[in-house]
Amino acid sequence: MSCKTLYDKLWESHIVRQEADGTCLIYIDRHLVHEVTSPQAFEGLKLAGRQLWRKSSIVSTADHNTPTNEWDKGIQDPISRTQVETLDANIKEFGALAYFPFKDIKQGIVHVVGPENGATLPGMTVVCGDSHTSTHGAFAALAHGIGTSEVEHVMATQTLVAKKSKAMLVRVDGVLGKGVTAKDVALAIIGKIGTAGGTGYAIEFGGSAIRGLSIEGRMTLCNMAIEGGARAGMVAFDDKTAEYLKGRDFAPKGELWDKAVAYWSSLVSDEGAQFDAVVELKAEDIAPQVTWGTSPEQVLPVTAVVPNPADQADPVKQASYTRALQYMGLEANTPITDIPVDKVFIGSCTNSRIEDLRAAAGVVKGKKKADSVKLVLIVPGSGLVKRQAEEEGLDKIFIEAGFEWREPGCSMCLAMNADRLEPGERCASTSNRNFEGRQGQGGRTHLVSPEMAAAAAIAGHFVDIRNWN
Ligand SMILES: CC(C)[C@H](C(=O)O)[C@@H](O)C(=O)O
Ligand code: SF4
Repeated sequence: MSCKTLYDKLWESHIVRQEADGTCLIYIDRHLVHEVTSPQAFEGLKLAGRQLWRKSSIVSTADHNTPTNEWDKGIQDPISRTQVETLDANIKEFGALAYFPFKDIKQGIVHVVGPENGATLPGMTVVCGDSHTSTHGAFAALAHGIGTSEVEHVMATQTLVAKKSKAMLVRVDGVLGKGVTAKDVALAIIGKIGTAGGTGYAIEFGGSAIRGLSIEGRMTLCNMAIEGGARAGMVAFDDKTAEYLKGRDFAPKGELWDKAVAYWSSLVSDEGAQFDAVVELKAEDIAPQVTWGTSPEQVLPVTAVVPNPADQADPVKQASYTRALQYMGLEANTPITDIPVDKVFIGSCTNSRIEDLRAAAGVVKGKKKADSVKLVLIVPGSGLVKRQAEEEGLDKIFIEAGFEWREPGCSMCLAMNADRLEPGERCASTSNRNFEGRQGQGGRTHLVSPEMAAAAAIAGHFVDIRNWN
């Protein structure tokens, strides 16, 4: 019997048809739908007079365009309001397994909502018209983003036309140091392989440090697989996966649960399975990370200084470093810990789960926001995360520190709602993208972990969280 990778197993169990050139028709188990990439797809169905092939595959919520405060005022921006209302109308017309509309207690970022309701399960193929669908790979699922025309294709046929990617193993062995999180692992990996390093691959994250991560941490890691250029990220099934899922709304129950766990236990790469590429990192070598530029690969340990473009031998890299420093308003050789921040954002599908909020609150407890920091937004990933945090009193810790405790949504991760940076403002952000203008035109984003963001809010500049007390 040949040895298979987890990716082989997930892929092969979903092939409906395979062409001679390797192109496959893949069966899709779970289709997550948000307001941004679904309107044209629903429109296409309407024009063709089609129904959803399997409406019980659809789990939907509004996230990108929903405001995070003053919910009683509804959605002020007319374009955002139309998008959200269009999703309401489409779900009403076509149906879904579950829909969590604006203001529902279960509303939130689709990549937080799916797992927390047990709608993402091991062995599934999971798609969404959203690049960060890779998040769901944390459950030993094959999960990735698709384009709007593919959204319509999946709605109409429950299948996707796709070619298998190559398989990459990113192995992180050892024990992460104090203050070093899954976010730092993700950034360190991207720093090593680059934003194109994973192009053409599906990445499996393995090794003892990955096994040691919580499910939330694994989601953070898989979430950023796409920023490393990969099609998907995934982590093998283990006891933690089962423990996280047990009892969740859409997870199997009773006898079905036992059967499911028996099958899920096979969702690991066989010993001796061959990968097309292997990348290795040592957990002990990873320090808290901070991006200094306008791409997630432009990242350094917090102990470093801002790089000097003149030190780059490659002229293309030199030019991109120069441009990044100019946009970011940074001088070469500035210690990262000397960089002041204007705003702090703790949220997004990368870092807005309960564990992230607990970690941030642990740093903040009893302390106050620096006067120089204009705004600190704490945005839970879903209504359920918000409620849980409030039950634990985390909201009070943040409010007492002078932070703003908001309603769930994508918020300042991208400038599609009212939360955004003004030109020139610098932000410590727990999100996943630091492109020019990502958080608002002219805004400057530094990607960090929740702990590092919280500490920057208190200190007014980046600090090495390992020295925090
Ligand atoms: C709006 C959506 C299509 C987009 C994505 O695909 O990722 C967004 O979620 C993002 O993070 O940039
Ligand atoms: S939180 Fe950010 S990265 Fe995640 S889906 Fe929303 S906009 Fe995209």
